[in-house]
Amino acid sequence: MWDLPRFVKIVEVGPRDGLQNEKGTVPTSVKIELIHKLVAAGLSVVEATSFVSPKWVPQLADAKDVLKGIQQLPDVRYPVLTPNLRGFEAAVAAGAKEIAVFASASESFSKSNINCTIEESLVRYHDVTAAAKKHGLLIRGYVSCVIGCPVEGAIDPSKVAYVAKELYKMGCSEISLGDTIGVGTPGSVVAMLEAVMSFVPVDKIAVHFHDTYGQALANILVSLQMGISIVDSSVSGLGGCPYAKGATGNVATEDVVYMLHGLGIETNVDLNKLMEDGDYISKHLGRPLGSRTAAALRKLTT
Ligand SMILES: CC(C)(COP(=O)([O-])OP(=O)([O-])OC[C@H]1O[C@@H](n2cnc3c(N)ncnc32)[C@H](O)[C@@H]1OP(=O)([O-])[O-])[C@@H](O)C(=O)NCCC(=O)NCCSC(=O)C[C@@](C)(O)CC(=O)[O-]
Repeated sequence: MWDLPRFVKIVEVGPRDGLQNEKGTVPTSVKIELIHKLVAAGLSVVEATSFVSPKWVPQLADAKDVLKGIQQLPDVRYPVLTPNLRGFEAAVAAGAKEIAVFASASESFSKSNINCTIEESLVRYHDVTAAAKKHGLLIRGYVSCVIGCPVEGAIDPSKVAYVAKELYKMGCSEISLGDTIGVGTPGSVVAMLEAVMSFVPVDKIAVHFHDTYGQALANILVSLQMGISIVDSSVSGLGGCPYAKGATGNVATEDVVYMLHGLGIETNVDLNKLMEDGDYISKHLGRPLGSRTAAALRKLTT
């Protein structure tokens, strides 16, 4: 049929991207249990939390306790977001072995999300990534607003390619391209990926789709067709960015796994266990399942 990868690495971002936007307090113990359960379902990369300012993201103010509280397995990665050296140092002190820096392809979003211009953020990340390399830590890089920005509208692919290239040059081993507000369609995603792939090897690129317009799975499929084999997603479709009004959660991990397994692509993820994780966090948050796959399969079994 198509030339698709045989294995896709899923980067589970629910405990960070998913929970950062929650209004009510999610107990630290629930976050820790969720991370353990996601790993038990077979996920080998689980983004654990963010060492950001608690004034900006109060929900993740317990970052240190979450990271110290989880039992880190040797073959599992637990990246944490670090916006500056202060966050980096706190993350290292709490036991981080992988950090993530996050820049934007949109000036307006950069300002509203991390309170600086794109260039200022790159200077800042230069210091953070240099410190990370000194400590022998893995580094993930994010580019946000790769298709559109809530303020500026459509974003030119060349801007995304520029930021991705800079992060790659700094030593990021994976560059995650975030459609923060979920406006992408397969055509705009292909154009953006083509631009980035001129500077970053395809096996270092991850895609990160929010499902605001119901386009995420179609966007993932065209990304796979272009050779991408790393996909970010969030259990039960948790999430939304506090600085991107109206954006919904990430594509649900259960839906991604269902599609990949249907295509004969391996993930090492146990869909049944993953659905139990979705039940667990959805019950805690008091909301219905955010995965279409989990909702459909649950109906068949009840
Ligand atoms: C970058 C800053 C800190 C700049 O924030 P600022 O206000 O410009 O910086 P500041 O240096 O003036 O610090 C403000 C206060 O925060 C403290 N502070 C400063 N740094 C830290 C730190 N690391 N940890 C803890 N505290 C910190 C600092 O000490 C000070 O406290 P005060 O003196 O007022 O009491 C802020 O804008 C921030 O934390 N932003 C993070 C926003 C965020 O996490 N957004 C969501 C993640 S990005 C995302 O979701 C997109 C992504 C990745 O998922 C991909 C996609 O979907 O596209």
